[in-house]
Amino acid sequence: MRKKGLVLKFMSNMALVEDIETGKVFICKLRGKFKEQGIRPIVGDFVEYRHIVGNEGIVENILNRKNELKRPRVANIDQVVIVTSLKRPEVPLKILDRYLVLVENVKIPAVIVLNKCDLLSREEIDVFLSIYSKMYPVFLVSAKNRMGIDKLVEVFKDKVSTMAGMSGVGKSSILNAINPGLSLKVGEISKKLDRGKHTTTVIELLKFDFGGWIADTPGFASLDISEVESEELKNYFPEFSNFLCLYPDCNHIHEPECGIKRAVEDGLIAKSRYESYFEMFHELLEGN
Ligand SMILES: Nc1nc2c(ncn2[C@@H]2O[C@H](COP(=O)(O)OP(=O)(O)OP(=O)(O)O)[C@@H](O)[C@H]2O)c(=O)[nH]1
Ligand SMILES: [Zn+2]
Repeated sequence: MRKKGLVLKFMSNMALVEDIETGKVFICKLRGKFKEQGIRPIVGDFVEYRHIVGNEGIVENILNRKNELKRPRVANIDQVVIVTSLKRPEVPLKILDRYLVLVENVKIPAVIVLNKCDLLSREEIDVFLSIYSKMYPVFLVSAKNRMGIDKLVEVFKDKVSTMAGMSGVGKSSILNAINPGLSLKVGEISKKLDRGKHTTTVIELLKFDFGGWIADTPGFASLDISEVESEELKNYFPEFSNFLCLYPDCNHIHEPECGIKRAVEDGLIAKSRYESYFEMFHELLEGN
């Protein structure tokens, strides 16, 4: 009987597949046809598999992917959780805006987590919220004080997520706060699969105790936007869609009667967001 499973890990023609209904994990070989066709499942793939014996099975079919992230290579992501901080380290808003553009470019929903709120004043938090909370879900968190952690559990529950964010913003601390010992839950089966192999570059979906999965490697580490089309960039700033320009194809740079530039002057679009757009637009033009 064919059953549906989720690929947690893939190595040398073996897939670690979690049964969708029972949560049991199986080591699965691949049908020969995959090799012939040059197809391989990737982490996050939903597959049909057949149980053979014990914890062994065989992958029969790979189901269509709804999306696919390149680095790390993961399929069927429900959301990218971008973690940032305004102190220790002070991550510039334009870095957050780059992450947001990269996530918009792959058409996956973005969630923003502002961590280290214990280091911020109410005013600093309010300024941040005034810029981002209309466009994206923003969660105020302190992994240190466990502030906002219960709400984050709801965000991650039953979804396939990846995290993104600069080094030191507290990604590991957050995962540890929402699910202590998460990274140690790799399990015996996975270890068997790894035996004698170099495992450092292999990514894996980790399962939360409360349900849901997270890629063990953060995405968008390079912050490289060169794959974004310069003409598309403006569509990746959701707040721009509220304003009209004289020219429908306006790039909001030098054109007359630009609704976006007017909105920035009127304080309806955050200056920092427009500056991020302006900078990225020119970066993309120069790259072409
Ligand atoms: N004040 C404060 N410090 C925090 C908080 N969360 C994490 N930290 C500290 O920030 C430092 C970095 O946290 P990590 O969880 O390692 O950050 P990371 O994003 O996983 O970093 P990389 O592994 O380099 O990508 C650690 O010293 C944490 O103790 C917080 O909410 N408040
Ligand atoms: Zn315009």
